[in-house]
Amino acid sequence: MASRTAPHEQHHDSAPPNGLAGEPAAGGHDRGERKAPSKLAFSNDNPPASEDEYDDESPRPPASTDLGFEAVTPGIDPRSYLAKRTTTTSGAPSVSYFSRNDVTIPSRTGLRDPLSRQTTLPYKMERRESLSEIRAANPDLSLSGNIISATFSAPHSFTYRTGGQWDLKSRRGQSALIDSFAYLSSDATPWNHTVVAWTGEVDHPSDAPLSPPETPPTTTVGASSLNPLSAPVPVDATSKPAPVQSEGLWVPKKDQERLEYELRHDKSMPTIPVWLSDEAESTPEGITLTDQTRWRRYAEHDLYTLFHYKQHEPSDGRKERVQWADYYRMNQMFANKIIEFYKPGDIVVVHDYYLMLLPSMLRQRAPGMYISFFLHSPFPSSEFLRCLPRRKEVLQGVLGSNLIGFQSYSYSRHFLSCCTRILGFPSDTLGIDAYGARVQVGVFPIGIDAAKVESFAWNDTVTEKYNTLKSMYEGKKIIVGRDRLDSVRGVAQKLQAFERFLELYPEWREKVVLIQVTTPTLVEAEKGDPQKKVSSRVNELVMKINGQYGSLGFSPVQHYPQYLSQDEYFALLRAGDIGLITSVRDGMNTTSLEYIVCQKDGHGPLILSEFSGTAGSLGDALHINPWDVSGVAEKINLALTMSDDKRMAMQGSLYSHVTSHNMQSWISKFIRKVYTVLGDSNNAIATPLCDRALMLSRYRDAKKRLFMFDYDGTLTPIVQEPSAAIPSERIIKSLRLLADDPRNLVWIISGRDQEFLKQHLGHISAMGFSAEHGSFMKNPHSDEWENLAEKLDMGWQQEVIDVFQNYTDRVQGSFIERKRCALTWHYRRADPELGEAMSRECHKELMEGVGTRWEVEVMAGKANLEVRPTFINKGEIAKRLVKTYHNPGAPADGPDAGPIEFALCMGDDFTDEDMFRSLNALSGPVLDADHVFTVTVGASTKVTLARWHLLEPEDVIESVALLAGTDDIQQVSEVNLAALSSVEGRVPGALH
Ligand SMILES: O=P(O)(O)OC[C@H]1O[C@@H](O)[C@H](O)[C@@H](O)[C@@H]1O
Repeated sequence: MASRTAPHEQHHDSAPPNGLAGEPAAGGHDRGERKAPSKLAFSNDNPPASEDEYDDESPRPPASTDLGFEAVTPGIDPRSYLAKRTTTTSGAPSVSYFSRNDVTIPSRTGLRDPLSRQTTLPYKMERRESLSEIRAANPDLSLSGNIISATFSAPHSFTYRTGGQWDLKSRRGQSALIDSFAYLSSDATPWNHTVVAWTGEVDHPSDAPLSPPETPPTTTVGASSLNPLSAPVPVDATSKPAPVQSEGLWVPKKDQERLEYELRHDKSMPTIPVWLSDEAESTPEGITLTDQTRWRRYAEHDLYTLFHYKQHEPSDGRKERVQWADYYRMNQMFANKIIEFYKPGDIVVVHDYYLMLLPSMLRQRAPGMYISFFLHSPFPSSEFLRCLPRRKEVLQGVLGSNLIGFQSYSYSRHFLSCCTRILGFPSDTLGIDAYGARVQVGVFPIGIDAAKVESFAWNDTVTEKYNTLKSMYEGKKIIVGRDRLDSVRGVAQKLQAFERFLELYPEWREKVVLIQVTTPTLVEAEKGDPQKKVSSRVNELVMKINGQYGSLGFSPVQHYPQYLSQDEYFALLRAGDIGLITSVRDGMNTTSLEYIVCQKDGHGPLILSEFSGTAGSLGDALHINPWDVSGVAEKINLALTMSDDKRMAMQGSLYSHVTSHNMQSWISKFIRKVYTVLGDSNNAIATPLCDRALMLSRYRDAKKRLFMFDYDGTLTPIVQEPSAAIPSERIIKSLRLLADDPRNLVWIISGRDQEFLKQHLGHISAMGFSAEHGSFMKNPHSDEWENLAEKLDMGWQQEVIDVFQNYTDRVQGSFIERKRCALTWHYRRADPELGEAMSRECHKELMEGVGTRWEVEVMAGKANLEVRPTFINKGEIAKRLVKTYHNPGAPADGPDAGPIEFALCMGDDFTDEDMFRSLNALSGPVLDADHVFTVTVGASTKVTLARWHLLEPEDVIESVALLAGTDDIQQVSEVNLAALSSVEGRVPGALH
């Protein structure tokens, strides 16, 4: 591989921050040159409590170790703690790497590693393709070899201590995902891998500094409350600044940079942290972290709940708007961070529902970026997603991707149907046509690192604990349950089913014990009252069952509301005679996968809820409906009475599935699919969703701005009766405000005739009009209409009318619109199929007849055919307006003096492409290309010359209102510039 230094390293490597300069990292990590050798040590000694949540409840295998930090201070070499070993499994070299570690980064003196024992990781590998093999197989792509994984929470949680010391702990949850990051970063794959992740809520002991030294008090409080420039987002007209916080954690720049440096140089998983804060909370001296939990609220309160089919009560919407604004900005901050170091050819993989807007935000900044998205949670049916007020934005956000992955087929089907039903985008089973490109959808059930689980589950300590458990419950069958205490895990349903089982099958009383471990929820929306409710229901049921079926010497339910150590966890899974998972909605339940690995000898069947995403992959488990308690009870009995042969066969097949569909194969398949999809020649580059934040910032910076708006399908929706397409109050107000600003030149460039435009918009005297596709023009502040077609021979009109009349007679509901110059035949009230067919026929007839004798153009519009003189078109008008108004050399005080510094042109149909074409040609030679916004409206499959895309007239109206500052949007406009100021950090030349 050609030598190449990762871009972020180029920025940051040369001078290690905070006193580290001049001390080169030992064994420096040049990702472009060659991957650092795999580390083969692993610690499972004294791990954190091994609770792990995947999307759901899934206990995490032991925290891996070694942040890969090389000695940053002479004399302390973390490698001295770590034994490196290479092992082989079945002749193939096993690959080991580290994912996580608990480490302390002291303020200045290198690293202290609390780990003392290592274990080898015998990974089962995917065949390692080399980058040159991949490139050769995908000649149409220019793969850089870099993968960027964007994930909400960093693999570590951070504590910041007085004196500048950072403590890092393995974060609970998502072990399969985090293992996959470590795998991609290892030399088991050919990729250079970087994780981009939020720091998470930085913890701090009570003595940590809460305010920056010598800083005005405004920066120590929630800046959003004081600074209107720090709150909501452009697409949200009504968001209000976030609530006031009285204090925050102050982290000086040098300590921020030191942590960043260490994480970036973590060989096992190079990580670039995203610091989430409002603009005003971040100063050159450092950052104030205030109300850190706010960044997760929308995702966990609105998305998590809805995706798990839990709808909360509607509110007045204020809180949601604030949370949405935070969600939007959080996604923006991720986009900004990625754009800082992204290089063309990098593959970006965005993970989970926290970052659903990120794909589109990235696409807006770098249209050619290779973007994929993987949803780890379930995805709801369209009937449910409809309830989400921001459903459209969320779907559009994800559709910035080239590939979208789901855990199960039903989630992908729901997604496709949402795109069709909510956005109106055509879809088939493989993908969606969106924004002129194809977005592919696939199913990639996540796997676990089975080899690692196996190696941990069979160590001596675990075996000892397993023996203890077995002897405690000698003569009894053990049912194992381990769940997070939130409402979708179905713990109450499990207990009810167990109660029913004891009732239906008295022969098993005193012979079966349910060991149920519950751990606190990690999801914001489930904390507090909801968790208390579930907890008290669970306690109630436990008491009831034990009261009814227990005795002084034995309680059939052993409930442990606590975290288990990982050894205890694996011992429990090994000891189970039945694994019982009753979740009512669940993305992918990795506890069930770990249970299967722990039951490799085949004695304990798995009973699995059909509502878990895992059910689709584990066909050999005993599937149950947790709402059918008697059915579950019957399955428990079946599992206990099943013949050994049957049980062994079932478990054997499950085990081979889990070990072959493991974490390594999951991520490898997903990445392979990304470049297969990208290599598909049908995959045109999508027209990105209009970046309104950027547009707003350009608009505000410009002293002279030109606007060109099409009318039908752009400012108003297409309606059955053309005369009924009248402008809304809101758009009139916005247009008037824009036109009244002396810096603005606002034009409507339409196929409509003068009468119509005068009637509905003529009262805005500061606006210019071009009617009938450019045949007539009226300048701002003038009542005079110029007839550009005056000298033309209109003899063609009668011929066209004759043809149109013939088709009008044949197609019921069609009609002719006669304008002074152009003629239109409409079939929008006719049968659509007949209209389409006749229109094609009519088009041909006109082209072959009148079109050969006259200088006219026949244009297929939206359910219409139009004929107008060739020399006049909207593109010519656009050119003419630029020529008139763009006067860089004119005297500053002249009427049309100065250059056009911002141009916005919006249109929806074929005729508007002429304007886009003209403006594209002028962008560069005449106008500054980065300040010209050509925006097409509508049709998701549209191939357009415009650079940006908006879905429908409603979005145009929102955008115009944003620029005009109508309603209470002014405040939002203000805030956008600050909150999104870093949009300038775009990829150079990323725009067409
Ligand atoms: O150019 P616009 O504003 O999209 O209008 C296109 C056509 O839209 C139709 O709805 C009108 O009836 C036509 O008269 C018009 O030419």
